[in-house]
Amino acid sequence: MTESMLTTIKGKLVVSCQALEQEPLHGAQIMARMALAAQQGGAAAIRANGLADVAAVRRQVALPVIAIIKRDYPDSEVFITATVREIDELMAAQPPMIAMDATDRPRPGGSSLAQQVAYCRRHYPQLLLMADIASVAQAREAEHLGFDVIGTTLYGYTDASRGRTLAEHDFVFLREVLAAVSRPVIAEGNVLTPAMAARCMQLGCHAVVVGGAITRPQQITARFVSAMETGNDARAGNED
Ligand SMILES: CC(=O)N[C@H](C=O)[C@@H](O)[C@H](O)[C@H](O)COP(=O)(O)O
Repeated sequence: MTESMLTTIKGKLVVSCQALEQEPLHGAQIMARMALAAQQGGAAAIRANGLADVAAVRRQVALPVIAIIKRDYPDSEVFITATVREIDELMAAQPPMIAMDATDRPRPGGSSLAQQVAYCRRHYPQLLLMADIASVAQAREAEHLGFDVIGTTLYGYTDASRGRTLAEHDFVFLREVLAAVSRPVIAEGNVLTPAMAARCMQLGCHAVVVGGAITRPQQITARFVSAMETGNDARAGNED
């Protein structure tokens, strides 16, 4: 038996290699190269979006992958692995872990998160499930539904959390989630600096996922430009 992915990533950095269609680095081969760079830098796993990217990353690097499919539906705001259709699609690449929106927002076609988890357990019993949440209540519910790991991915991206960022008030939201659940917690979303990632680990996270600060050069460039114009790096809280 190979080591569980949860053990592999414990205490480690996961790099999210994502570029949507409208982004300059869009393309499975480019994301696979990004994953190779992350591997060379010491990342323990990759998070990737879409079957083409997940498959290309899996061919390129030996690292385990957290797979998602971002897809918009007309009747729902949920867009990260919103239905079992995306689960079935991703399983063609056999990722060890799939992440899905685990907020309490209505899902496409009136389906429920509980149904989606039950479907995964029935059809893919080896698959690890990551809950992308945006509130402490959602973290508790995800634990109750049997998710293997809980991520703060959607904090700041739902109506109720819009405008919040993970690092504010010394990661108060992250600390609340850590106190509320006993499953492993992954810090994800707006972890912008090595110092922030280190703080997440110090607070008791299982792992940290960093995306844009490593793999979206347009975001990195904008931060430099903004800091030079204003005299400070507002997003990073000037801590480094
Ligand atoms: C909200 C949403 O769509 N998050 C997505 C989830 O997969 C990605 O776009 C993020 O890059 C990822 O969560 C990592 O976060 P950051 O790029 O801030 O380090």
